Amino acid sequence: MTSYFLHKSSGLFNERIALASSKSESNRALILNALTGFKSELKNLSSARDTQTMIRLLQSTEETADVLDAGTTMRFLTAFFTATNTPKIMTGTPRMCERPIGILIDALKTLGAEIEYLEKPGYPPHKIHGFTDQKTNQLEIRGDVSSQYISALLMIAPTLPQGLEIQLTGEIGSIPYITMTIRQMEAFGVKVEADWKAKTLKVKPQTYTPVTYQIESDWSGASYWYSMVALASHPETKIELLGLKLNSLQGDSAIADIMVHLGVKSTFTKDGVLLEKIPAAKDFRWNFSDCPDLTQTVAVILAALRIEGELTGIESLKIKETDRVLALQNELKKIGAELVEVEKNLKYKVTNFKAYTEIPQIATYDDHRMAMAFAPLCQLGDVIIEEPGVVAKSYPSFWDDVKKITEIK
Ligand SMILES: O=C(O)C1=C[C@@H](OP(=O)(O)O)[C@@H](O)[C@H](O)C1
Ligand SMILES: C=C(OP(=O)(O)O)C(=O)O
Repeated sequence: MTSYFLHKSSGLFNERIALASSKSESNRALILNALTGFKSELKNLSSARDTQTMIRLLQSTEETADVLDAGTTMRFLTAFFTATNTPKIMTGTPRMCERPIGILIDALKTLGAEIEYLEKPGYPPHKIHGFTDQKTNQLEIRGDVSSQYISALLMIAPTLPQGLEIQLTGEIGSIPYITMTIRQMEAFGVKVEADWKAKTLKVKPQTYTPVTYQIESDWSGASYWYSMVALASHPETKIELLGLKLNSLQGDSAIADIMVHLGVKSTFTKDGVLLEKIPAAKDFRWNFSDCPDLTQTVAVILAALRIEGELTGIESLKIKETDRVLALQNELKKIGAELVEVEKNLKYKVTNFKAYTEIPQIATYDDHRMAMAFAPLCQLGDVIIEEPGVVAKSYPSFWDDVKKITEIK
């Protein structure tokens, strides 16, 4: 096993960080570009492995597409290869084959596609045989499992001969990711009629227009720098994060609002956003349904600053790169904190703070966000992060950036 030893940071830094660009925006732009016949110009595509995998698989003529551990790549490509009637075997890491895809595949089959599960029904690997005749343009989709199924269907919708009308049912999680999809589709010249009250999404048959499209820096990756500033000991500490916009497509820009309560002020500059320390609140509650990927960052900040916090809207965390609820429960204990389930699946608390003496050695569960969320503990003391290479999924240069503010061995 490899691990990194992060030495305690001095707590005083004034850095400019060029973040990785958003893998969510990149992976949508890549699908939309493919649907323009690869005629668009995409600027600032992410170096994230999830995006590099998408690029590779869109170019590949091989029979099998292995998405590794990239959720969007799996879901978006499954819809894309179906809509373009491209026979493919879709597979991924063992964990990817435990992440459900049945809702998307049922929807594609209802539209008329022929898709076969190769192992366990409802999960990858699966084989897309083809799609010739659209049987219907009406779909009913649950909104409470993953928004990625909905984004995947929306992006192919204008290319379907009859278009598509989606009726969403139940609670809808990760809504900003659906609106990100809609706004990017609009940038490629296509209209979506969204009625959030009626929970309907309607797309008529339309043609995508090739465009020049600029991808923004990654707000999810920005969250770890908010955490570094929040936990830093010196009041003059500052970080400027480059390439972020106030008017972002990314729901994870909510980190700027969240951190007003947890000790960081954001000021937009001509190049990005400047983070500075301010006093933190004594308690905290937040619903993460719109920004599930921020949960780990915030849970670690609460534990590190000993702020009692109530977290809701985190149901989807159990089916991500790992069961993130369980992973947090295990690892927060190493810094004398607990993540307690107070209402089954609905409400959690970061609480029961105790002193700890050992240098925390954090397991990362093949989950980039476990490594990056716990790294800011270097502001409190030494910390060991196991399997640090996991960050490559979304932010390959993360450790190079961390080296600007602390020593890593
Ligand atoms: O569409 C996207 O780009 C994403 C949607 C979210 O997933 P869910 O919709 O499954 O919550 C998020 O967690 C993931 O990192 C990226
Ligand atoms: C959940 C994530 O990604 P995906 O679902 O695309 O694998 C993530 O990046 O935190």
